[in-house]
This record gives sequence, structure tokens and C-alpha cells, in this order.
Amino acid sequence: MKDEILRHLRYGLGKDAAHSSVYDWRMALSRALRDRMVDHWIPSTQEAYASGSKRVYYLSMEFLIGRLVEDMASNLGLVDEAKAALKELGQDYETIVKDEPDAALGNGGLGRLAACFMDSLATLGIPAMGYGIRYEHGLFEQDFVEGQQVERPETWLQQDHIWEFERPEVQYPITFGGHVEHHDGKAHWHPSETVIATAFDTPVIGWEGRWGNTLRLWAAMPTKVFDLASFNRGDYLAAGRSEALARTICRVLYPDDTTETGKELRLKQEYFFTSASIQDLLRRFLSTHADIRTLPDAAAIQLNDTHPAIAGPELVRVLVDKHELGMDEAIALARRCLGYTNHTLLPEALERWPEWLFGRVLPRHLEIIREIDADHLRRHEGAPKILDHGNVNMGELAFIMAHKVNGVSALHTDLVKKTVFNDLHKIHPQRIVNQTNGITQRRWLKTCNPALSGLITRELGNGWVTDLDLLSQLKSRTGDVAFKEEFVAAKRANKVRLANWVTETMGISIDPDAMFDVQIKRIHEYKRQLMNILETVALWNEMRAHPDAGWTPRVKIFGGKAAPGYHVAKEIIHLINDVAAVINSDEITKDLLKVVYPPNYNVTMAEVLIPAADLSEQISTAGKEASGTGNMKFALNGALTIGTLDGANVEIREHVGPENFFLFGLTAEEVMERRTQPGFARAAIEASPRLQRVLGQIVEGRFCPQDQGRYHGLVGMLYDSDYFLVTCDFDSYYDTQRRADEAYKNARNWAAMALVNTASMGFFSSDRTIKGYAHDIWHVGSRLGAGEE
Ligand SMILES: CCc1ccc([C@H](C)CC(=O)N[C@@H]2O[C@H](CO)[C@@H](O)[C@H](O)[C@H]2O)cc1
Repeated sequence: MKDEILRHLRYGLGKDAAHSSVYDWRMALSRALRDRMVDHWIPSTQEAYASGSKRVYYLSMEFLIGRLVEDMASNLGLVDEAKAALKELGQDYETIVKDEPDAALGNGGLGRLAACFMDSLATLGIPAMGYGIRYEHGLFEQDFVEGQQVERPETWLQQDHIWEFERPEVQYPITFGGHVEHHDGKAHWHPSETVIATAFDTPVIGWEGRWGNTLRLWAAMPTKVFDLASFNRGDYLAAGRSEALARTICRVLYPDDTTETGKELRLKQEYFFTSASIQDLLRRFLSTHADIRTLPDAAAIQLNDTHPAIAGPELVRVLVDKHELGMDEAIALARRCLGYTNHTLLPEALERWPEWLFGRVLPRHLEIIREIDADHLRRHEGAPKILDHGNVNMGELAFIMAHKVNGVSALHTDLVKKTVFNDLHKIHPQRIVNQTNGITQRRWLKTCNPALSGLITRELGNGWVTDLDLLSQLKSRTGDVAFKEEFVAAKRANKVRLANWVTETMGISIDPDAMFDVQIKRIHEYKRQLMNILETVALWNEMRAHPDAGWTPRVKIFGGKAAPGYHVAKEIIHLINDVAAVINSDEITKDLLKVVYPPNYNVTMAEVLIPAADLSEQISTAGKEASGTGNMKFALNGALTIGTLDGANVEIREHVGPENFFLFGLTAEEVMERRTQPGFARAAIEASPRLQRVLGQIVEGRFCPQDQGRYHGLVGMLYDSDYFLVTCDFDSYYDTQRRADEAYKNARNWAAMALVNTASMGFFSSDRTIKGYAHDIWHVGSRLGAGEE
């Protein structure tokens, strides 16, 4: 490895060791790892072709990958070798790893799930390809200016993205707009705009390199790079116009993760990558198969939410307009290939495109959607329609065009059947299945928590890395004092690492023996960061009133971005920072309570925060969080959960046992019922002197004396609407936090509960999730011989 690094430094970067920067060393290390990776990648790709085995195509607008050096080195079993080689070269592995920017090609849960799925598909040896967009700018960088979020463009591609291979030979025309003519029984689409989709491939190598798949991200290129005539006329802007227009399509990730934008560019982004992917998988299929009618036996296409739902009409378009199948046959054939995953029940997140806009961008597809609707209505009278009230409902389209639809947790899937797709569920009672989410333990334990994963491997061997159920053997250790001490020591080491980082980057000192109480996720009203900060103020009030009451010292840690246009979420960020400033400078409570909110939460920050957490905040309004995946990461890393019966919290509590979970709050049914009671919020506030006092302090400007009225709106909204029932769950949340305080005082018992959490997470591996999709939806097998998995 040492020689390979030096060779890459010299011939890849043209540098000698003496004059190399951290960037140069990182590039040299990455190139050395990449070489090893390719030696696993190419044989897998060849075998996938040669075997003609069925492939999974995972279409997602987002892949929240994070950093790759450590993950690649770990999956190839080269971490120690890399560390040793760099040490010999006088370099520090940690410093070099830290230099890599995150690939932040996603907003949150949906994007990260796609990344975990890619790791599991490769580790399980299932031939698969991820298809997405190569955004020039990923999710914005967040900073706080006077406590308020400001966004800056993310710039991951400003330096060489070493893990990708450009595929200039893989290009497809993507057309938009124009009109459709019908003659001699055929449709002829005459588009007004064409761009070229070009492929960039990133290898995805599974554990121990036994199989490799590809993540193919599309970039947009103009059909005509440069308009020399305009240039010669001195019209320089016109000269570069087509290129600028084309590049706009993949310029930036839309930063909204719960509200559909309705922007034309977003629709073009969705069609751009979906059409390129469909054209690409059909080319691959037809290169080894003659009869297009056998496509469903060779391709399982999974839609990651409705964002690629245009895949249905696009496949039908190609089958009818290019391969001359009948409309009905084409629709049925496409349906046998397609699966659709729903990730949210929030009405504002369900994509509904105005028909006029849709028809302007995709006139032929609108025609085909009419055919799909008519075909479905012919078979199911009175069925919900895709085209309704002047909108194209992408949820209905995805449902009707898929042979299987799944929710992402047991509760969510149940609610999908009862609410958003109730009518369609009645018509197609077998179509909706559950696939509870999961996480890859390679990144979310093996790589991010070497202290704990090392201890586990010493005790159990490393079988757990590919079979997480093996962790259940640790349940027998809850009484093993020595083992528990090592378990606690690992947690404390991670807390010290975090405390040092917080002091270095924020100048705030935190006590590693305090309870680290962490809420990290996108800022959204349904996730109720607001309730968390209200509870924090209530706790602060009590601590100030009785500083010697034997409090459990706490560090409240927040992390998360708000969509730039989501003003209430931005107000909540402002409030958290205002409260933090006052509490962190309070002499009375300085050793009892601190509030820390590091800016720019991302995958890499999660990998530092989660191993250091004692308490995991999963406090969404019941019925709103489809699953959550952070909840699984925390429990796996030995944190206890305080949470509602929402999403996958329900299943986590079932697996860890009610005694090892701090449950509070209304259930999803009770939430629906409570909302029917007029003035429920005001009543709840009047019933809680503690909450009343906190709201009074906030509305009077206790945390923003220089801008008294700052939170009048926010508090007013709680009194008048409180759609997410912060007021109704506040007291039980507060009391449950106090129960956690008491529990934390008994370190041994807390350690035993934490150990049971870690030991009970086997079910929540994304390997189990992918096996579920493979069995219930995709009907695919592994290329790794039986028993090799
Ligand atoms: C159109 C704008 C938009 C963009 C993204 C989304 C995603 C579906 C939001 C999302 O990330 N949902 C989360 O998906 C996770 C993976 O299944 C779940 O664990 C989370 O509960 C869910 O909120 C909705 C709407």
C-alpha cells in the first residue's frame, strides 16, 4: 500500500512526498484504494452480464452518501494497512480522512436510506444499479448568523471527485416540450428541447469486496456545446446559452424534503434522470435479450417515492412508440417491472403537478397518463384518478403503475392503507406490503464507532458485520459487570471525543459525564424540535429554582437544516440558538445544563454525534414520521430512546422491550381524536402551569430582549392551532424526561438498558430490509453462492 500511495502521489498528482498537501495524500490514498476496488468491481460487473441474472434498478432523486474513503477502506478490509502505510510515510490517517467533503446528494431520510440500500445490495451480492443525478451542488451548507440559518452553495465538485468514473460513451438524448402528432396509428413526439444525459459511475463494493455494484449518476450536457456564430457576433452569452441551460438541469439539489416545489425545473430533473435510466436499462436488456416482453424477468425497477414516478409512462412510451406494443400490453408489462416506496403521509409532500405545466414539459406522457387512467378506470369503476382537478397526482400514478407498493414501517404501512391510498387499497388489497427501513451496520457501527465495534468483535467475532442478529448474544451480558464497564468506557470515549470537538469548534465546554441528549434530523414542525426546546427551558427554570436538587446534568444537542423557504422551521432554529445563548451563559446552571447546536449537520457529523449519545430524541407527533432511521442508528450505538409510538419507534420498542424505552405521548389514533376537539391547544396550555410559564417567558422576549416580539407568532400559533400537538404531549414528555434523569443516575442499570438496545438491533439492518424487498417485490437472488452471504 505504501508504494501504491507513493506511485499515485508521483504519477497521479505529480508530487513528491515532501511537497504534498493533505489533499494530495488523500487523493493518493483514494487512488490506491480505488485500484483495489476496481479489481472487485469489474469481475462482478462481468459476472452480472454473463449470468444474465435479474437486476435491481433503484431510481432515486437522492443518494445521501457522505464520505467514502473510510467506508471503502473498511469494506475492503484495508483500514489497518492504510493506517500503517500512511504512518510510515509520516501521515495521519484521521487527518487525511477528515479532508474529504461529504457527497451530500440528498436532504435526509430518503436519500440516506438509498445509500444504505446500495451498501446492503452489494454486500448481499444482489446485482443492482442505483440511478440518480450528479448534482453540481448538493444540499446547501448551513451557517448561523446571529442564531439564524443562512445557506451557502455546497461545492463538493470543486475538487476532483476521485470515486467516480466518467462514461462519455454512455449518453442518451433527453427531450422536453414541443407537441405530439398522431398519424398512421402512431404517436410522434416533436420535442422543442433536447439535452444529453452522460453517465458518471461510482463503484459500490460490498463487505470484504465479494461483490460490486454501480451507482450511475447522470449529468446534463448540451447537444451543441458552443455557438461559435453568436460568439463571433460578440454575443458571448448566447454562445454559451445552450450549455448553461443544459447544466441548469443538474445544477443543484432541491433542498425541500417535505414540501413539493411545483417548480418546472424540478419536474425536468425528475424526467431527465428517469428517462436516461430507462433508456440505459433497456439498452442493457436488449443487448442480451431479443424479446422485450421478458423484461420483467430481467429488471426490477424500484421508485424511491414519487420523484421518479414518470418512469411508468416513460417505459410505456418506449414500449408503444418504439417497440410498437399495444397500450394495454405495455401498461401491464411496465407494471410487472415497477415497485413504488412511499416515504411520507404529509399532504404537502405528495407531488401533484398542474396538468398545464406537465403537458407543456411532457406532452406525450400526459397522453399516456390519460390512457393509463382510462385503462385502470375500465377495470375498476370509480377508482381514484391520476388526472384530477387539473392536477397530475404522482402518488396515484406510482400506485397504479406498480405491482407492489410499500410503506417503510409497520405503522406507516398501516396508515398508508387507511389514509392516503385507502381507496386504491380497497381495489388492490394485495398490492401494499410493508418493508420496515434499516441501516447499514458497516457505516453506522463498524466505521463510525470503532470503540464499541472493536469490543463487540472481540466478544463475538465479526460475523455481526454481515449478520446483525448475532448481536442478540450480547443480551446475556447485561449482568456481566466487567463487560458492561468496557461497554460504558467505549461510550465515554466517544463522549470525550465529541466534547473536545464541541470545545474546539464552538468554544463551549461540556461535561462528558453529563447525559448527552441528542436530536439530529431535518427541522420540521412534525419532528417537534420546538417541544424539545420548550422542555429545555422548563428544565432550566426548575434547575435555577432548585440548583441543589440533585439534578442529572444534561447536554442538549441539536443538529439539522431547515428548507430555505420554511420560515416556521427557521424560527425554531432561531429560538433554539437564542435559548442556548442565555442558558450557556447562566452561572447558576452552568454545570447542570448546556445547549449545543453545531451548524451544518450532515452524514459526517452524525457519525460523530451518534456514538456519543446517551438519549435519542424521537419525539414526532404520532402518525407523522413514516419510519425514521436515526432512531435505529442511536439504539445500535447504545443510546436509549425517548419517543412516541410513531414510525419505526413502535418496532424498536417491541425489539428492545418497553422497559428499555422511554415512551410518552398520544398515539396516532389519539392524535386524530384530539384534533377534533375545539381549542385543544389552549386547554392543554391552561392545564400546564409549567408550559404556560415557558411560553410566557418566550413571548416576553426572555431569550431575545433586544427583539421582544420575535416569537409572538410562534407562540400564538401554539395557542391557536398547534397542528402537531406540542401542547398536548408537553407534560408527558417533561415527566418522561425526568424519568430518564432518574434512570441515568443508576449507571449500571442504564448500561444494561443501553446494552439491550444495541443487542436488539439485528432486525434493523438494511440487509434484512433488502432481503425483504428481494423476496416480496423484486424476486431476485444473490450472486454469492448460498451460504456465502
Ligand atoms: C417533493 C419534495 C420532497 C422531497 C423528499 C421527500 C422525502 C420523502 C422526505 C423523506 O426523506 N422522508 C423520510 O423518509 C425516510 C426513509 O424512508 C423515513 O425514515 C422518514 O420517516 C421520512 O420522513 C418528500 C418530499
